[in-house]
Amino acid sequence: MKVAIYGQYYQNSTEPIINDIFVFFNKNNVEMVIESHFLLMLNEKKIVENKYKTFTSHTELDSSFDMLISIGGDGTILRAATLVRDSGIPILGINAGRLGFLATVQKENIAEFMQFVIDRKYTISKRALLSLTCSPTNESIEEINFAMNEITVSRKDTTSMITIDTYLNDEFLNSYWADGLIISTPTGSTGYSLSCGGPILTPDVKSLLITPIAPHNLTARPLVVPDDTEIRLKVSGREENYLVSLDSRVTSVKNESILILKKTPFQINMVEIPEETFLKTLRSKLLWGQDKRN
Ligand SMILES: NC(=O)c1ccc[n+]([C@@H]2O[C@H](COP(=O)([O-])OP(=O)(O)OC[C@H]3O[C@@H](n4cnc5c(N)ncnc54)[C@H](O)[C@@H]3O)[C@@H](O)[C@H]2O)c1
Ligand SMILES: Nc1ncnc2c1ncn2[C@@H]1O[C@H](COP(=O)(O)OP(=O)(O)OP(=O)(O)O)[C@@H](O)[C@H]1O
Repeated sequence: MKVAIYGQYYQNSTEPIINDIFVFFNKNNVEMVIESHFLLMLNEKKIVENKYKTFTSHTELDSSFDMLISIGGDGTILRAATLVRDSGIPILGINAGRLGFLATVQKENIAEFMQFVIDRKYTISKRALLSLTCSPTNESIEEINFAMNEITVSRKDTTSMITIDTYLNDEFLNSYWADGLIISTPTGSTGYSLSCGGPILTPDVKSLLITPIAPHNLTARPLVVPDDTEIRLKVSGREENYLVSLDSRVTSVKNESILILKKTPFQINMVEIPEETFLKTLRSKLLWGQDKRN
């Protein structure tokens, strides 16, 4: 078995996690290839020897890899997705961060979960992604043109609201007057969209979510649409530019540009370990069932 290992940060709390993973994988003859910046951090702290192979970009992650292990929080998983791209390599998240909603393995029971990995006792949860076409073209979007959580348009350099003309499959939907608009995948439904009053979708639901950010209109509500819908946006406002984000990546776009959002032809494969299902994560991470009255 061959796995890629990726992380963005090193803190003292990382050491036991790394130790557990490396001891377990070495004992079980799993080949580890480590992202070069992450290995440098681990070398500097003398946590890991320099004997491992490294990778630096998505081009080096080929079909010989069985899995990518992301050590960090949700932000790290979103970056890990930009490394695996359309390769189909499944991602398993080990939560070294804070909420870690997408990172299903908790640091307390790494060895137990890694045993599921080498016994291949896991399932794959396929995550739909969104891509963006911008006219005129925006080069910073071209390089990594997909979002696993959401694509958001929002106001920039102003407190003034923006107007977002929105069309679904060429039919006019609404002109949102708001701080912004979130187009979310089912995976992203527990992220930014949730904070703006959007519903939670289970990851396998074939839908997209359109959630306005602070609309100045009491009747504007989050809308669920089929995931084969082509969504077209045109933004206008007092400033010349507005912000577009794809997950954690942000760029500036000129007013009146045309944005077309569509589901990508490929998906991201997330590893689901027995017992760590989406429904269990809802209860444990969003604290459902904590109300002791029932
Ligand atoms: N007000 C908000 O809730 C808000 C605002 C901006 C961005 N976000 C989210 O943050 C993401 C980018 O992450 P970052 O690390 O760069 O920002 P960050 O460091 O501000 O982290 C945002 C928080 O959102 C959580 N999160 C991210 N994706 C999630 C998901 N699919 N389900 C549940 N929680 C999730 C993370 O655990 C983290 O606690 C965006 O894709 C967006 O979903 C949320
Ligand atoms: N490899 C790591 N080792 C130790 N701590 C980490 C590691 N990766 C992330 N962290 C801690 O978690 C924080 C958040 O990490 P990250 O950016 O991956 O997630 P996030 O998007 O903020 O989501 P979450 O709330 O799930 O942590 C970091 O600022 C850091 O403190």
